[in-house]
Amino acid sequence: MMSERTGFITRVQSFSACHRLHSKSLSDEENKRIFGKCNNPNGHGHNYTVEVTVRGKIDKNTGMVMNLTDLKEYIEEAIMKPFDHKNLDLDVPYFADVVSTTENLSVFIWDSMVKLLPPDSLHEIRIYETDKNIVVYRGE
Ligand SMILES: Nc1nc2c(c(=O)[nH]1)N=C([C@H](O)[C@H](O)COP(=O)(O)OP(=O)(O)OP(=O)(O)O)CN2
Ligand SMILES: [Zn+2]
Repeated sequence: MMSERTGFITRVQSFSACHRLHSKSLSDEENKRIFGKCNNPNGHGHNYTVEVTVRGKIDKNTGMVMNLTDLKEYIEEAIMKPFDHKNLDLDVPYFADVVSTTENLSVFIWDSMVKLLPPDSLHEIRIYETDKNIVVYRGE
């Protein structure tokens, strides 16, 4: 009997949000020096694209690692509802004291998704903040 193979599935979801790179633990001068134009009090926006990748056995009966429709619902819950068309720094309590970098966003999304997915199945969160700025987080 052939053992079940292991596969990786990814669901891609885009959302729009604005933010400002600012750290309460730094002075105004340090914030300006470190974050530059991204520290502008007016804030700025991104059309983020998030790729959520799940790893698991390909079920011999369903042929699925998991139903992508379920993954879509989890992403709606963990990403779209809290972030889409929001100000990350003002509308998301987590970012009241955490700088809304894409690295920190990837950690937050990981921690939210891991609660919704089967144990040990979340493989990677990949976020495109711009076409050129990409962050990957794998739970380390
Ligand atoms: N390590 C990180 N560095 C930066 C982040 C981040 O999340 N992690 N974010 C930003 C800003 O949010 C900014 O909006 C993106 O910076 P930038 O590269 O300047 O983007 P632009 O599209 O304006 O410029 P390009 O030259 O076209 O990339 C900054 N740093
Ligand atoms: Zn930005």
